Amino acid sequence: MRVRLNFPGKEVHGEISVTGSKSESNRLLLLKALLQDLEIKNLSNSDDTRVMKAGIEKTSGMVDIHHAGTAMRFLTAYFATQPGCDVVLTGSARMKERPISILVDALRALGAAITYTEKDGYPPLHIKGTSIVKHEVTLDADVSSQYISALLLVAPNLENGLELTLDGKITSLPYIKMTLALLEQVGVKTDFTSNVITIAPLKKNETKVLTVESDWSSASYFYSIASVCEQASIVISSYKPDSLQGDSVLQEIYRDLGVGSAFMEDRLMLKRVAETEQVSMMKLDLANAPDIAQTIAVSCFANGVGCELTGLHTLKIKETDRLEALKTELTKLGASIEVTNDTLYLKAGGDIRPEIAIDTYNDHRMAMAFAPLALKVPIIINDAGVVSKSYPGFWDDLASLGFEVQEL
Ligand SMILES: O=C(O)C1=C[C@@H](OP(=O)(O)O)[C@@H](O)[C@H](O)C1
Ligand SMILES: C=C(OP(=O)(O)O)C(=O)O
Repeated sequence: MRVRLNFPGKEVHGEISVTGSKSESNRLLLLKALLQDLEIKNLSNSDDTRVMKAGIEKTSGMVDIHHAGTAMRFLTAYFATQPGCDVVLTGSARMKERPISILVDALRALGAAITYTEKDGYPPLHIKGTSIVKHEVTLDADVSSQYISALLLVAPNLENGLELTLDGKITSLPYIKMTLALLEQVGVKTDFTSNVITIAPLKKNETKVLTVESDWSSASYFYSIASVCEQASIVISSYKPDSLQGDSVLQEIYRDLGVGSAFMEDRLMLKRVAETEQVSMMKLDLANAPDIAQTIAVSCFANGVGCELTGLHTLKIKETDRLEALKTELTKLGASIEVTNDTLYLKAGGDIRPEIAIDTYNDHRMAMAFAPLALKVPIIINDAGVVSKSYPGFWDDLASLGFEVQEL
């Protein structure tokens, strides 16, 4: 699907109900499989959660999780620690390029039986589930927090729990904290002191009902829209001020681009008025919130604001090399942009070329991050269906805000 986006009006007003966080959903699905008595409300309707749900029900044969990083990492740990499971866990062509040896090495050190069926260090994996009795392991923490969350999530089910030592600078830390918070919510004892995380085994748990908060990474596109439009009021739900999601830092970040946030119970009002000042340069370290880097870079470009984004080293191993993809597509639109392995620098100002076709590289966030530019110029998004990885209803929601979304 290829779409042309245009915005005929001058103001954006509307109300959107955003699907559940895919990060919280995929963690809770794993905990439900391990601990049984768990009812999950507001589960994400994303492809990534769909494949996680289908995958976790399997005990043998091929399990294909397509593009879902969390499902790949979480299910690796799950199958490896379930005696009797014998599966080949695979994914999309891109998933076969996303490294997994840090997690596999840690699981093997604990006694797991995992082999690579194609290239060493990358999916697919042949996993034979075993009972794990060892409980101490060390792993590198600077490549992906998902390896750590995967181990933490299965830890209460291990004979002796887990003591995990994290080596190096911890990346995407809020996602580790989210994992620990959800473990605590289902009754697991956890401790995170200095660089050591300890998880106690859980033998018995009570029935719990947990409600997934809506996805903050998805909220970023509405923050971006509000920042680009000089008169905007967009209400998004269901959110809470004490979020487990690190991307809730959007509330602070977008204040500098003129967007105010106010809670009305579980609804969040994003407001922008023309008189609100915007900074001329955004300097941000996004090591704790990598998924909103694309949104912020495009917001800055659309607003003529410069930016210097650091802490982006994980972007190269996500759905695509997001730094190269941003550079290529923003350059097509007329931006002056430089990237390194972990930084992005965008020069302030400049015109935006109309009717440019944006390539999305199988990356949902490329499609959604560029969409707000339609408030400035008509824009074409190639392979627009990619949004279903995290936000299947995105184009319908955009249309409900007054965007013309025309299928070409
Ligand atoms: O644990 C999670 O739910 C996630 C962790 C982050 O990945 P990294 O830890 O690989 O940066 C994030 O980018 C991803 O979208 C979701
Ligand atoms: C990086 C992402 O997902 P994952 O790593 O889980 O595929 C994302 O949703 O931006």
